[in-house]
Amino acid sequence: MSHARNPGTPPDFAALDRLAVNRPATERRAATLTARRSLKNVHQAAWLVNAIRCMDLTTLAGDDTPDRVRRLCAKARRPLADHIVAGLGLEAMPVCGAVCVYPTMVAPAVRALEGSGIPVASVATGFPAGLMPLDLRLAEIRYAVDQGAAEIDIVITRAHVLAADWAALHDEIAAMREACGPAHLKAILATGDLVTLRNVAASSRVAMAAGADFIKTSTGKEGVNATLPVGLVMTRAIRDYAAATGHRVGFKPAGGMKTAKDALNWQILMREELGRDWLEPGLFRLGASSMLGDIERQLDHHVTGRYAAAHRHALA
Ligand SMILES: O=C[C@H](O)COP(=O)(O)O
Repeated sequence: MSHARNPGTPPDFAALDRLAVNRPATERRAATLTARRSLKNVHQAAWLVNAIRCMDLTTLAGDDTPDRVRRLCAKARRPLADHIVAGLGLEAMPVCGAVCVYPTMVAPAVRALEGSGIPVASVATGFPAGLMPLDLRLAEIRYAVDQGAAEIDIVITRAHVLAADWAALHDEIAAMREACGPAHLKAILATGDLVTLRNVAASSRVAMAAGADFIKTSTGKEGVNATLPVGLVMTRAIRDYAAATGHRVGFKPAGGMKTAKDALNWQILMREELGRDWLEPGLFRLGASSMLGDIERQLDHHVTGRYAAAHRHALA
């Protein structure tokens, strides 16, 4: 995954208010992108394995327990049945990109992933609403890092976006970036709360300028979470930022992605908008709690020619 960095000077906030996003054109592009391109057979299987490598396997539920987290971590270490690994001719078991949990579940996840090389990501800053005093949100970041989280998924204050208070948004994320220390920061924009694609475009730019290592669409708790049009806007902001600064920021769609088809569509978007280099865990993550089950089911079918019952591949 990319390194923490000094993001440089804040963006020209006034220019953000001049941003324009053509929603109909963006929606048309998103629709044709996945319709025109398809990944078949062996290529499809390879991209589904890649989706596993780039997955933040997630549990963010009020009834989470250490046992559930331990089972999820075991799945992140061995996401595919042995016969599927053998049938695909893989040299080794692919492992997930990270396991994403609440702060009090970081410690059991760290213990369960010991020796696997899989990092623990923790949500923080009052996830999912973020409506807590900043000092408490920063303290939560430090707590999660102290517990062993290597990645922090923060939520932004939507009110700053809705008020176009870009300086406040920038300074808040910059403070969170500092509180993360060596951990990497993914900035959740909660795009389903931001009303316009222009706000998504502006928030993306501010978050990257403030030092975010990744920008992430959603908490998974908004009414509307990861959508391809929003993904287009965010990946284009990432592309512009890389062109302007030479720095590559990662992208994480999250929330509502349930199927192997979703995993393929998001990778098609990444390949088309940012290129193959971005389809690596250091620059791309799929935030999902149940998508892995369908991916495994599709790979099982690819290898055996039969569909196993959906529950057989359901997560813990
Ligand atoms: O950050 C990850 C999301 O909360 C996962 O959302 P999901 O449960 O809809 O897959």
